[in-house]
Amino acid sequence: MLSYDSPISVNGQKPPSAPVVMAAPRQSMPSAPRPAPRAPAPAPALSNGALTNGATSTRSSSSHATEHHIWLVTGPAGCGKSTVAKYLANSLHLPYIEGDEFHPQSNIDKMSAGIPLTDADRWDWLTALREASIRELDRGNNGAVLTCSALKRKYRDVIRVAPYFMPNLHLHFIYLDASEEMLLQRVMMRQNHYMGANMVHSQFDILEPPTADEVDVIRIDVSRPADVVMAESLDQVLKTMDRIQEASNNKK
Ligand SMILES: Nc1ncnc2c1ncn2[C@@H]1O[C@H](COP(=O)(O)OP(=O)(O)OP(=O)(O)O)[C@@H](O)[C@H]1O
Ligand SMILES: O=C(O)[C@H](O)[C@@H](O)[C@H](O)[C@H](O)CO
Repeated sequence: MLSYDSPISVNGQKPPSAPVVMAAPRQSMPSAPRPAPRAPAPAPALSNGALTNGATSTRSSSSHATEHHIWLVTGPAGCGKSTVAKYLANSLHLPYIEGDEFHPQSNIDKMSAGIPLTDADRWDWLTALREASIRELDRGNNGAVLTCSALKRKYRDVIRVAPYFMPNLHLHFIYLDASEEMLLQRVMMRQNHYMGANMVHSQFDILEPPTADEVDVIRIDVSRPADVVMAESLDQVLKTMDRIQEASNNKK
């Protein structure tokens, strides 16, 4: 039976003990008609492989980026999603989509009142984020960077449908790995945010950290200072892009 609880395969890897069936979203957000696939877009690195922030890529100056990437920065409240995602988007010259801005007011009201969201509260939000990232590609961008808690496997699977819409699109999760105690401290120090420290436990209560078969996940230990976390995230992203581009070039 098709359901949100049926994990989909990730890059050909079957989830353990589950039939590989696609979980079709019940309600999809309306979306604009999609144009034909675009011509290759330029790589984010400068011609000498250097990025404007000083990081370097192994990408050769003669290669062209034919592959597109959506980077979802994930993890529970306060783990550093916005911090990392903004840095990646700036470094890669990609649009930044702040997932929190896509919550309907009813979700914000619930979280502000200290009431955790349910699966039902999140489905439309997840499909809206998926559609928003596809729209950025339709506008001619080479990819997008999004923040999205994506706490459960089935939430990640909703976003995993995105590459089905476009050839040469690769979806990646950057999972920011932190302990509950650490996030409690960070959220307590934060001012003027609807997500109070009283909500951190509920996030860990339902958290399903990515498993080994989720091969589209880059895991980053965020117990280290923010600048180290950002640099490692960018390094992993660049390596992943290079690996995928090289594989694509070799196919031609
Ligand atoms: N590696 C880090 N070390 C210490 N503090 C950090 C680190 N990363 C982010 N922070 C701080 O932790 C707080 C939460 O960060 P941020 O807003 O990026 O997290 P978030 O996951 O986007 O949160 P939310 O999901 O609640 O919007 C901020 O005050 C930020 O400056
Ligand atoms: O799935 C959820 O419960 C929500 O997305 C939350 O994670 C918050 O929106 C976010 O973390 C802001 O603090």
